[in-house]
Amino acid sequence: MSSLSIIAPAKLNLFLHINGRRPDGYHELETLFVFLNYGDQLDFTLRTDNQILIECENPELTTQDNLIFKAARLLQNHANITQGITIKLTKKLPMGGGVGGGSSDAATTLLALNHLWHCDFSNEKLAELGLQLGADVPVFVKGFAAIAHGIGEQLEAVNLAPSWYLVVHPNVHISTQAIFTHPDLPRSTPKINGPWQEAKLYNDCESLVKKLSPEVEKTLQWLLEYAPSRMTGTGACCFASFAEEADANKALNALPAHWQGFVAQSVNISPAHLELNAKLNLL
Ligand SMILES: C[C@@](CO)(OP(=O)(O)O)[C@H](O)COP(=O)(O)OP(=O)(O)OC[C@H]1O[C@@H](n2ccc(N)nc2=O)[C@H](O)[C@@H]1O
Ligand SMILES: Nc1ncnc2c1ncn2[C@@H]1O[C@H](COP(=O)(O)OP(=O)(O)O)[C@@H](O)[C@H]1O
Repeated sequence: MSSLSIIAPAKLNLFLHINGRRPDGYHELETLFVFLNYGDQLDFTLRTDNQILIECENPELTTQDNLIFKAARLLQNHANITQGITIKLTKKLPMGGGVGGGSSDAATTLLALNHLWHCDFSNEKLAELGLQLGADVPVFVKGFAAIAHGIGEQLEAVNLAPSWYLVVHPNVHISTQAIFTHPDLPRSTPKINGPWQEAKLYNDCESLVKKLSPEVEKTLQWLLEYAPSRMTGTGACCFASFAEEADANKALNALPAHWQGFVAQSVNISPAHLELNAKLNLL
């Protein structure tokens, strides 16, 4: 196999509780991750030299700062690989929007290159490597919907009924770091005691982000007219959940022109894993 095309799906944090702060500044979380069947597209083609090249319409994403580059370099060094790779990125996910695009791109890169370069590392090992790139990378590498503990890397699988989501990106950028270092962020939500389905669920970042960004507040107010809604991660994207695809699309069609949105279904298994397995079984 010399080439492979794999999706890098979005995630939503259906709830996000912050339980504390570690001495290194990272936060102890409890969060429910679910994948969406919508994401970036990554096309991998093996090279005979050892270069790692990224092609993308957005020149900002072709540099060595891209998590895709960092993931490829990390694996190449870790497994002493002499081959290189050209990766074409078709960016569909809003950047810095709380849907995990960068982390998902990095995870899909680790999963695809593990096969193309014949590294044969377990997903456990890839997740361990991925954690060096970001707290959100392991869940995409493991590829199952989960409640995460710790800083987001300890995963407890869950099985959720599928739902349709309208995800809206208000045209504002919220920096994850700015939220996690803000003095007004609530950091002492108690750990859930008992079944999570019976707990009061929310996103601890939401009220702070709404205060800092009135556009996020307006987005949530608008979505709440249609369905139960919440912010994902540290924002700025917000989502509304629907039982029927048609209702989600109806709301999407009414979306004010200054916001962007997409409709997607939630899935318990990452579409990246489903695609990879389907392609490998074909060979
Ligand atoms: C908040 C979450 C929830 O899923 O998502 P996003 O809103 O970014 O998508 C994640 O935990 C983000 O994961 P990720 O974006 O990979 O985080 P990193 O690159 O490791 O860290 C970005 C910044 O957030 C802080 N951070 C991250 C995770 C965490 N548990 N505690 C933190 O304090 C880090 O200190 C860093 O300043
Ligand atoms: N492949 C990538 N896709 C998107 N952003 C990336 C990527 N690689 C690095 N980044 C950087 O990471 C930041 C956060 O990206 P992203 O994962 O989209 O946000 P979030 O975790 O909030 O969903 C971006 O603002 C960008 O500077």
